[in-house]
Amino acid sequence: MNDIRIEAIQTYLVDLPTIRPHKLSMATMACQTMVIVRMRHSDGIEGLGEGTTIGGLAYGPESPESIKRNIDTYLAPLLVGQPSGNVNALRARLARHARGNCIAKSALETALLDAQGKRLGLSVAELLGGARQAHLPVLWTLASGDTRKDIDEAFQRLDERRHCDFKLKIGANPVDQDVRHVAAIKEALGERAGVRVDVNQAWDEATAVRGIQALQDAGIELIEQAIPAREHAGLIRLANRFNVPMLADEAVQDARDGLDLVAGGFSGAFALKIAKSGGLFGALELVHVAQAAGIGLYGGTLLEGTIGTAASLHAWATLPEMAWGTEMFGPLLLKDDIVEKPLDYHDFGVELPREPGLGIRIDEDKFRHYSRPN
Ligand SMILES: O=C(O)C[C@H]1C=CC(=O)O1
Ligand SMILES: [Mn+2]
Repeated sequence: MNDIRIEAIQTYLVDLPTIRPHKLSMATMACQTMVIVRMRHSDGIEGLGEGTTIGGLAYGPESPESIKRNIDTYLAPLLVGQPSGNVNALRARLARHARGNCIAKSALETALLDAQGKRLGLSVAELLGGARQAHLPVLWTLASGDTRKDIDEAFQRLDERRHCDFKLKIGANPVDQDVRHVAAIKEALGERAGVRVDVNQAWDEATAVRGIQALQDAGIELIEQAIPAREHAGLIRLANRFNVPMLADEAVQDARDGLDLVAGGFSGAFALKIAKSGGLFGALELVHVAQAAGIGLYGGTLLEGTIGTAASLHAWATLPEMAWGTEMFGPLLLKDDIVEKPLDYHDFGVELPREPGLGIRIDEDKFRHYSRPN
């Protein structure tokens, strides 16, 4: 087993249209661009990975093109020729020779775990010690930019029994307009659904105090990343000021950020994302800090497609039920897919794939159709 090596790593930019415009405070998406990693091993096994972000460079310091370029130029050469099976050793090798590039590293770690699982006949969740949840709750993000459309979409998702909790994207409009938008949706949904918001860093602290007070009065259950990521002290002040809990997302990339926030007196919740933590292991390290500190957990997405979403689900499945559920709806935002069998979304959640590795196979025709020429 130890003589099996990583033979080749290919990366592809894959563009899939969204079902509707998806409007966040920092970008509006009409298409999602995924970086798909196909990693071939000397025993013939192929590992799949995905590195995806939002709106080019609008969300963070990596873009689809930089993820692909940096894997091809710097990260893949660190892995090709190395023994396939020791994921921890390969993670350490990447960390030693390459700074940052967490989404790129997450895609590569996913491909290593997918291959190792296929090799051993184990799902990624089993590789990580076993799944405690086989069906994970999934909320939906309302982000059409139109209050009436969002209300109609929410009732449709409720009637389909696909989602019963909703996250609203705000921050692009004046705070009073945002609050009216959110209050109208919460008013329409009443007790049929939980409603939370994600400001994606758009407010300063004074605006956040005003906005959060109004949102708390409107019965909103969670406030995600109201102010800029690096303003940890401000987020801690907001957490201590309001009853409605704060969800740290861009502010908490990894366990070190988690420790800083907890040491500073933060209470509330952490959004987990394999992309921001450099992979599944990094996200689970943040989980351990949160659990030690009594901080709530939320399974977050960077709007990955099926491969990245499956990877996240295998990690979240190894945890006890998370206080705030998950938002692993990425594939549902896309008009089409590049896999043979989509994830099974039903009863307000999604089934964890059970087959070895990620449990996902590429549909080669769809993959060719949506991939940019290399
Ligand atoms: O939450 C984010 O920051 C990013 C992502 C998650 C859901 C969504 O619509 O955007
Ligand atoms: Mn967020």
